[in-house]
Amino acid sequence: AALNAPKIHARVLDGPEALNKSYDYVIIGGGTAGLTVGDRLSEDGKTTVLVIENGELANSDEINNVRDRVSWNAEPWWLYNITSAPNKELENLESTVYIANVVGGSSALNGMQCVRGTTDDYDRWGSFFGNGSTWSWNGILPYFKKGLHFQPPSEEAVDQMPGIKYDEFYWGTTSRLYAGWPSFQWPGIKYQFEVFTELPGVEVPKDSGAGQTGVYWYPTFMDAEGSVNRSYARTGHWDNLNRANYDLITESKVTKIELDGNKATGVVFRPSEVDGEGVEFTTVKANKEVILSAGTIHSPQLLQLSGIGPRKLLESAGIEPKVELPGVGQNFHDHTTLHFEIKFRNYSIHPNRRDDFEDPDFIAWADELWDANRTGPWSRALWNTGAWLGLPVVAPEAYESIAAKVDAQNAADYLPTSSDPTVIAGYQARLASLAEAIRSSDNIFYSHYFSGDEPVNYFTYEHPLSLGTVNINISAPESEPIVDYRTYSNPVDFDIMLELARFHRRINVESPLLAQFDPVETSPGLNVTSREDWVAYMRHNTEPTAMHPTGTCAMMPLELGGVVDEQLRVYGVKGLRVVDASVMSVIVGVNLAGTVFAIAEKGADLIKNGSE
Ligand SMILES: Cc1cc2nc3c(=O)[nH]c(=O)nc-3n(C[C@H](O)[C@H](O)[C@H](O)COP(=O)(O)OP(=O)(O)OC[C@H]3O[C@@H](n4cnc5c(N)ncnc54)[C@H](O)[C@@H]3O)c2cc1C
Repeated sequence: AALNAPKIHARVLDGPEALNKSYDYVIIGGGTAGLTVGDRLSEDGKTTVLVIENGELANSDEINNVRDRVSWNAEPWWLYNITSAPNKELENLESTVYIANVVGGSSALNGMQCVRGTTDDYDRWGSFFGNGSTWSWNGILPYFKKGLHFQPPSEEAVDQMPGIKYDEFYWGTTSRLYAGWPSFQWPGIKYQFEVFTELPGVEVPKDSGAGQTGVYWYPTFMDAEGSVNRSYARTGHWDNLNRANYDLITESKVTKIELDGNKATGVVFRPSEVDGEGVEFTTVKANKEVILSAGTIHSPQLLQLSGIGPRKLLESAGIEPKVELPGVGQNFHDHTTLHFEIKFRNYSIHPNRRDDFEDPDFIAWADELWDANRTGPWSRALWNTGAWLGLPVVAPEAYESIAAKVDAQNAADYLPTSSDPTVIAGYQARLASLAEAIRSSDNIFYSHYFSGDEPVNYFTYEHPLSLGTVNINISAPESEPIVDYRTYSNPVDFDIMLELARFHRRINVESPLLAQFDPVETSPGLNVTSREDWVAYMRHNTEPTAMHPTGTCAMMPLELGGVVDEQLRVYGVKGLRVVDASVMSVIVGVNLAGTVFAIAEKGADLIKNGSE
């Protein structure tokens, strides 16, 4: 209960009547990026900022605690209720779209894994603009440092586990958002570590944040030296800020961005949970800019609702097109995962994950450590070690022919038929870049977290080629948008997934180092070997999302279907930027939150330094 004690913070408004007449900046969405930008823009104590958030301000240990934690299923209303469109290549699978509806956004519910993409991931974003772009590894590294306060592992933690390497050069110490290390690790992780580091071409980078592929430990979004709780957008960028110029209104849904000609002047919102007649709409003015940080699913929806998007789509929904911008809601992608179940029939290393639930002595010991000084097993979130590998390592025989196939592709063949020529051109440019990525060991295609005993029951494909869409529902534009993953719509994704799956089996089932544990593959099972059988398996066992949606307001040149420029300004509109996960033109090969915080830090600087 002590954890829930009220905190000092910026003003939370009781309702629209408490609003100022206008604000310098109005931010749509109090999530991962929105609160980060809000904090930075208001830190001078003068600039007025309003954040409008659809979700509630939740004071809950379900969010704060780190123990074994992902909080997404704690309270159903912390997630939006969205199911994807039927996925054609996945036997019409409709899947849950996991995104958060709470102050702090997805950083409040996520798995707290604090990872960073490779140098190529960030250089790629700038490459679409030509030389000199500041969207590069060197251009974003300062914002990773600014955005994360590193808390190094204790000496005991390092001694416990061979292979922990870190280099403080890659981190900062000023942010109130923490990247910490738990004081406990499962001992069995060292076998998984070894199996992967034995592979030719696999290295342990000098730091998890050094922008390299390999096998490594990485921090957790937690304040390991303080509360030993989750550290997220709310704790890092809102709690304990006593600023009269930083307002937050919760349980309020933005329905539209107001335009005067081509200038964004403010936003319209209403209470979240109310539908139908009698709803009170409120308009709030932005003196300087409106910042859209509603996330990958809702940022494009809000642009489209405001008349900014693909003309035909808007017209068919009865929305007057104000700024024709064909890329809005296109270029949607996520990491995909393949279910893969391996059991160890002879595993006697303790403690392990199961003891968490089954061994009363272990639980009593863990409780004792936690109660005494918040150390031990309960200080550990879900996963903090993994393999992050490129295709030349995973598929040395096959990667070149796969890359050549991508080189030969005609982008239009794999997009919805209605796609605008600029969107098609953008996809062609992405495919060329990804073909290079396939050939390079510096790009992550396969990732797998280490559990400390039996392998986690899936692996992740980190750079899928297929693109989907997030478009308004033309028969009910203000209801949730149509989220269409279009998984495997580019058939080369089957080729790549096949290589990843074969590799996963080779390492986790057939590796001599693991023979002592007597592994057995229960799904798909060793009878699945031919391409045909694998593809059939994939069609039934692929998850189109790793909860990392991105790309729908891509930062790309306009002629490549871009939505925002390098200043994150929406093309054709003055006073409107997008700052959130949706601006990634190509997803990074790791979980997104660390990168979203860095984008938000850089975005805040761009806004401060370059208002129109
Ligand atoms: C369950 C889960 C687990 C994950 N695990 C990890 C992990 O371990 N490590 C990692 O790095 N990444 C992880 N991620 C991904 C990462 O957390 C997200 O990519 C990132 O937080 C997205 O940030 P964002 O600012 O783009 O959006 P969000 O943080 O989702 O913020 C968007 C905000 O806008 C609000 N909003 C939307 N529409 C409106 C509207 N109309 N009016 C007002 N407000 C609105 C939303 O309620 C939300 O609060 C996970 C994600 C999820 C969902």
